[in-house]
Amino acid sequence: MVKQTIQIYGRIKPTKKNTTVYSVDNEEQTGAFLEFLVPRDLADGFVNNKRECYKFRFLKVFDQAVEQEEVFENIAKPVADSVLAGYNGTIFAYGQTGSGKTFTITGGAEHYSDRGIIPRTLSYLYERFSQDSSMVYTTHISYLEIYNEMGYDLLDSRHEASRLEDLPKVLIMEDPDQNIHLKNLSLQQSANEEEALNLLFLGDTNRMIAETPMNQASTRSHCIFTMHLCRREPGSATLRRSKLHLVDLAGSDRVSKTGLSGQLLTEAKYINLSLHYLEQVIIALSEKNRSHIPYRNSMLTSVLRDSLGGNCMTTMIATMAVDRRNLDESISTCRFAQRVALIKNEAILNEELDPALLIARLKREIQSLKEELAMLTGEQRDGQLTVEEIQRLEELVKAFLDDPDPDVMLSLGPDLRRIQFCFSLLKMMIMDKQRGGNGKASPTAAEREDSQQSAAEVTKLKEMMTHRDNEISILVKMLKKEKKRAQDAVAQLANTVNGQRTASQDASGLSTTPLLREGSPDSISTGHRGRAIQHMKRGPQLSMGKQEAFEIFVRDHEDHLTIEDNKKLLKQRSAEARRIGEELNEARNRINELKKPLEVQRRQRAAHAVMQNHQEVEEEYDPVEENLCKHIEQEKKAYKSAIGRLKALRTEIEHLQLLLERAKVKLQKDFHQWWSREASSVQESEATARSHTGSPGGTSQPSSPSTPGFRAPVPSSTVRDSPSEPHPGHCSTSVQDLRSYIPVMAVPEGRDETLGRTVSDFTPSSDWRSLSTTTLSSSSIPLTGDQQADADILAFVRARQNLLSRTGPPR
Ligand SMILES: Nc1ncnc2c1ncn2[C@@H]1O[C@H](COP(=O)(O)OP(=O)(O)OP(=O)(O)O)[C@@H](O)[C@H]1O
Repeated sequence: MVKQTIQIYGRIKPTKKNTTVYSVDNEEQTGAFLEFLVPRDLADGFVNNKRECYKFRFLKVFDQAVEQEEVFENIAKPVADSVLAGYNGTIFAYGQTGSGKTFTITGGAEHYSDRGIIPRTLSYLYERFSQDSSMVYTTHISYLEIYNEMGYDLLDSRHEASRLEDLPKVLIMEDPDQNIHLKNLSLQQSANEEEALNLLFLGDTNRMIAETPMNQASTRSHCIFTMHLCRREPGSATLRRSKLHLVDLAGSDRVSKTGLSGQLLTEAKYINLSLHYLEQVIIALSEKNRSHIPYRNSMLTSVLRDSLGGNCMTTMIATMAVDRRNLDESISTCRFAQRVALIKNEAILNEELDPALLIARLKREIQSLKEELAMLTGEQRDGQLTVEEIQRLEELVKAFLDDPDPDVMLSLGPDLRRIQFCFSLLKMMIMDKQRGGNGKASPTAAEREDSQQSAAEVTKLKEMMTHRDNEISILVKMLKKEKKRAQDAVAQLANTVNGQRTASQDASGLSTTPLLREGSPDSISTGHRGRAIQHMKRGPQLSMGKQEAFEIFVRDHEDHLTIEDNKKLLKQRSAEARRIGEELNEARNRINELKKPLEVQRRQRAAHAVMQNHQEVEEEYDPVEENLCKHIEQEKKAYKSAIGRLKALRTEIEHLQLLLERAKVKLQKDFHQWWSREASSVQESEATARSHTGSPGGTSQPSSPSTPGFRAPVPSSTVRDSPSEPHPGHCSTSVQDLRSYIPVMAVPEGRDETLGRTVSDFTPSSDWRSLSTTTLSSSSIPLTGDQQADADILAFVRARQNLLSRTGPPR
C-alpha cells in the first residue's frame, strides 16, 4: 500500500499583458511557491481585508513559457508509471474558464507540439507495453462527459445523430461493497496507440458536435477520459487491473462574476453545484475525524470517489490566468488547491485471480493427478464401472461373505468407485436380510457394529462426493461464464472489425470541395474516426451553390491558415517519411551487400585453417573482415536511428491527420450554423417586410406597379459599406445586423421559365460579378414561390454576395 497526499501542481497560462503581479519560486526545498502581489487598488475591488500578498505552496509551478513536454514529464509520467505497476491514477485540471485546462489535459488543436497529457500518456504507455515482452497488456478506454449533473458516453456513436439531451444517460450503480459501476458507459478496447488516439478524437469530436452556442460543453461540462489497464504474466493466474482517469473539469468561475442569465445561469449553477460538492468532499476529507464523506451528492464526486481519499494516486493541476482581471479567480483556485493538498490517499496494488485461468489450472492439476493415479494403479479411472467389472465385484462380495474365515479380506484396490459399489451392494444385502429376504439368522453384535461402521463410512464418503460435486459444478459455472464473456468479446470485436471495414480509407489531405459530398472518397479512415463524421456524410448532398459558398467560407475561416499550415506540414512529414523509408531500404540492401563479402572472407579463412590444419589461423586478426564488420555496424546504427525517426514521424503524421479531421468537422459545423442563421434571418426579414406592407407578398420597398410582388433591388454597395458586416468564420452575426443589409431583390414570385436557371447554376468564374455589382438584376434571381426554398435561395445569394464583396472572385 502506498500512502500519499494528493500532489498539487500549478500552471500559468501565457499572457502578453503585464504580469508583475505574481512570482514563482521553484527552488524551495520544501516545494515551490507561487506568490501574488495584488496592488492595493485591485485588492480594494475584490477582497475586504486589503491583503496585498498571497503565497501558496505547490509541488512545482509551471510558468508561462513551460512547454507541454515538460508538464508531461513532471506530472503525467510518474502517474503513468504507477498505473503500469498496478495502482490506480488520476490527474485532474482545475481552474477558471479559459485558464488552460483543456490545453493541459488534451492539448491544443493546432500544432503537434501542443499535444497534451492524454495523447502523450497514451504514447508513453503503448511504448512501455512494447518494451515489456514478459507481460501481456490489455487496454480499454471509456470517455464520460458530465453535463448538468447527467452523464453521457462520449464514445457513443449515436452522438452524431442525436441531441445531447436525447442520448442515453450514464447511470451510477453501487454494489453491496460500495463499488461504483457506470451503466451505459461503453468500454472500448484499444490494441495500440493509434486506436486509443482515435477514441480520444472520436470523444472530442462528439463533444464538439453536441456544442451549440447555448451549450458550450467544453466550458460547462466535466470530461473523464479513463484508460483501464490489465496486466498479466503469461500462464500466471494473477492479474493486475488499474485505472487511469484524466479529468478536464468545467470552469470554476464563480456564478456571480459570470453575469449569466436564463439557461446559461441554470447551467452555471449546476456546474458550480457539482464543483461545490467536489469542494465539500475535499473539505470533509481534509478534516480529521470526519466519518461521513458526501460523495453521493453529485455524479462527479461519485465517479471520482476512489481518486479522492481512496485507492488512487491522484494529482491536481491548478491552471491559472494571471492578468489582473483574473487574479481573484486564480487566488480562489490556489486556495482550493491548498485544501486538496491535505487529502491522503491509500493506493493498493489491484491484484486478483483470473477465474478462467484458475479453472484451467485446477483442471490441469486434476488431470495430472489422475495420470499419476493411473500410473500407480495401472488402471484408468475415467467413467463408470463396466458391466463386466460390476459382475466381477458381485462375485467377489459373494465369495467374501460366503468365506467362513473371519479374517478374510475383500481386496478392491485403491479405486473409490469399486469401494463405493461394494458398500452399496453390502448395504442392499443387509437391508434385504433385515427384511427377512433369505431367512438367514440375524447378524451378530459384531456384524452389526461392522455394518454400522461401514454405513458411517459410506455416509462420510457420500458427503465427500457431494462436496466434490458442488466444487465441480461451481467451477463449471465459472467456466461457462468466462466462455460466454470471451464469446461476447469476440462478437463485439467482429462487429467493430466489420464496422471498420465499411468505413472508407483515410485521405490525409483536407480538400474543401469533397468535404461535403456524399460518398466522397475523402472520408475519415478507421472505425472510430469514421463514425465521428458519419453524420456529416449522411446529410443531403449540397447544391452547387451551397458548395461554392462553403468553399468561400472555408477560405475566409479563422482556422484557414492553421489548416493550410498543418496540411503543408503533413505533406512535408509524409515526404520525409517516404524518404526515410527509401533510405531504410537502401541501408538494408547495403548491409546485405556488405554481409556477402564478409561471408566469403570468413569461409576462405575457415578453409585456409582446415588446409593448414591450424586452429589459430581461423582466429587471426583479419583487417579486411574487421573493416567490413565496422561498416556493417555503422550501417546498422544509421538504420536503427532512421527507424526511430520514422516511428516518431508516424506518430506526428497520425496526430496531424487527427487535427485536420477535427478542423474539418469544426468547419462543417460552423458553416451549417452560419448558413442556417443566414436563412432564418432572410425569412425573418421577409416576414417583417410583409407585415409592413400588409400584403402577403409585399415588401417594404415600392413594388413595381405592373408586376405585383416584384421587389425593388437594393444596391449591393449597402452590403459592402455595412459596418456590422459579419465574418463568416466567426459566425457572430445578429439577426438585426443581417436584416440591415439583406438585399431585397426584384424577383418574380415563382420560377422564371424563360431564364430556366437556378441559383446553383451560377459558376464562380462567370457569374460572381453579376451578383456583386451594384444592383441585382430581377432576371438573375428566379424564386420558386415556396417560402422555405426561396429563403434558402436568398440566404445563399446574400451569403455569397457578402463573402464575395470581401474576398473578391474565387480563384
Ligand atoms: N500553456 C498554454 N500555452 C498556449 N496556449 C494556451 C495555454 N493554455 C491555454 N492556452 C490557450 O488558451 C485558450 C483557452 O484554453 P483552454 O480551452 O485550455 O481553457 P480551459 O480552461 O479548458 O477553458 P474551459 O473551462 O472553457 O474549457 C485556448 O485557445 C488555448 O489554446
